[in-house]
Amino acid sequence: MGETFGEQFSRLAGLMFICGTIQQLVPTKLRHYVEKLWANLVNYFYPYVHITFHEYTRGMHNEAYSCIRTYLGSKSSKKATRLTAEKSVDSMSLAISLDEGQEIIDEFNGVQFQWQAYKEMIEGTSSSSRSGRSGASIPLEKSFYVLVFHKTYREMVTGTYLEHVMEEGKAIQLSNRKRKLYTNKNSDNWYWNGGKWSHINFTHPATFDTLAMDPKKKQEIINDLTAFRKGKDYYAKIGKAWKRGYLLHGPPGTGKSTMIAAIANFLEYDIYDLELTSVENNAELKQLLIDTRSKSVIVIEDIDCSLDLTGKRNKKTESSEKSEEEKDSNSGQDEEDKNTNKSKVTLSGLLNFIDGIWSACGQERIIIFTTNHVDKLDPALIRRGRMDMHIEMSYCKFEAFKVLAKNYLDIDSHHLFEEIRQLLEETNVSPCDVAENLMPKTDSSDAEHCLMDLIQAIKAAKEKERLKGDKEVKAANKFKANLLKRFTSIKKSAKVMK
Ligand SMILES: Nc1ncnc2c1ncn2[C@@H]1O[C@H](COP(=O)(O)OP(=O)(O)OP(=O)(O)O)[C@@H](O)[C@H]1O
Ligand SMILES: [Mg+2]
Repeated sequence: MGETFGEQFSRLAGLMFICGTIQQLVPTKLRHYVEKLWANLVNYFYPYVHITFHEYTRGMHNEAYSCIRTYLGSKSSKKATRLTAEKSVDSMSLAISLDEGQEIIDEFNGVQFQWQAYKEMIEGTSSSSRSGRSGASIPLEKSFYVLVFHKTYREMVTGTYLEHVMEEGKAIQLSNRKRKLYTNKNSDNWYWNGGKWSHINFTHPATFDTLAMDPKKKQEIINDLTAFRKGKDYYAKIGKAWKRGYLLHGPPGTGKSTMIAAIANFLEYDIYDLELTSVENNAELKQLLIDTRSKSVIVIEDIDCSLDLTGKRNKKTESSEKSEEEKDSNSGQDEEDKNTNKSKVTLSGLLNFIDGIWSACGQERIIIFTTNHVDKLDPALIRRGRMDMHIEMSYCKFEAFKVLAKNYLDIDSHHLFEEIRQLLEETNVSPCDVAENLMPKTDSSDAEHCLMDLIQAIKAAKEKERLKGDKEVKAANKFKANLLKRFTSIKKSAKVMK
């Protein structure tokens, strides 16, 4: 193709123009005959195929058009000489695209494909009644791309090339878009207020680099997420929905919420923060799930506090031989919940949310639960396959401290590090408390000041732990003494009775 292709194309276009002019001068019958002959001639000698992609088809926006536009934009910014640029509210960067009348050659698997951008004005009719000119003729802009290729590559185009263009265009669009943090609305507001979820732009700065935790554990999580992201074909092969569950557990302030932000930033996904307490029943839960998009992280924070799900499944199993899923439709239970005016989402409703048949509608999703009390959760909820990876976020140890020191003070080493290492080995302090102490309190605070503050804070926490321990030992001793006293008195009275 290349120059030869361009020359051939313009020669044929010239010929077509001359023939078109001749055709207008001859009678209709003869013209039809000439047209037919011409079409056959062109088919015989012209070996190229044209495919047109319109911006709108049957009044609807054509998704293929916008994917092609983005794809060609990324190619043409390096090759074409005339481009257009625009910025939408949903996009983080300027969208560059091929300007009208421009063409570029794209190479795929060693084959060249020509793309041309066109715009034309057509006459449309206004349906607006605001101006009182309903039905008036207005000029409309019609944009389209034409793909030109040699007919020998027809199969390649329909088989792999167009798929490649669509996928790459979509991927660029996704990485350029502003990501969103969604929260579920109360169902009373679903239908008059545009959808079931409200959203704001998601701009949390947390990344795995700034997350303080054991480096080995962190790498494991990164590897798991990377495998998941690339796993489309693998999940399809094993017949599993393309989703993965993570359970984050640990004491307050150990970075569970921060980890969620880091995961979403790493995968470039949106976040759906599901507030279970404002979901009225299992049916609503299902509808919320269906209304989420692919490439998203669905989060239920503090799952143990969200609903009374703990142990419910076990209790029910004892009281009846019905399966959990059957009990879900138990109207008696529903009635009871209605009376107590509580959310009727049940454990089985939640299990269906995670791995029921509906959960597979819309792929590439991560589901994350967080809790401070993993031992309180029903084993069914967190078994592998539902929550595939259990991640314990623990108190701050030296490796995690080093990450925080780098983040907050921009230092890799300091003579006080050794003392801090020893103190952290002996005391339980959350990364949140460590981070708080590493923040400079005044303009003149330097690294030394902050580290000294931290040492004082850890020592105070250590003393508190010791006092608490002493108090507990004292209470235990008192309890033991009381028990012994009672036992001796019982023994005495038994002797008297004898
Ligand atoms: N592992 C960590 N790495 C980096 N920063 C952390 C970490 N843990 C806590 N922080 C800091 O402490 C703050 C609180 O952490 P975060 O909200 O993630 O804790 P959490 O485990 O979700 O707590 P809770 O159980 O109370 O919800 C964060 O804003 C962050 O600045
Ligand atoms: Mg949290």
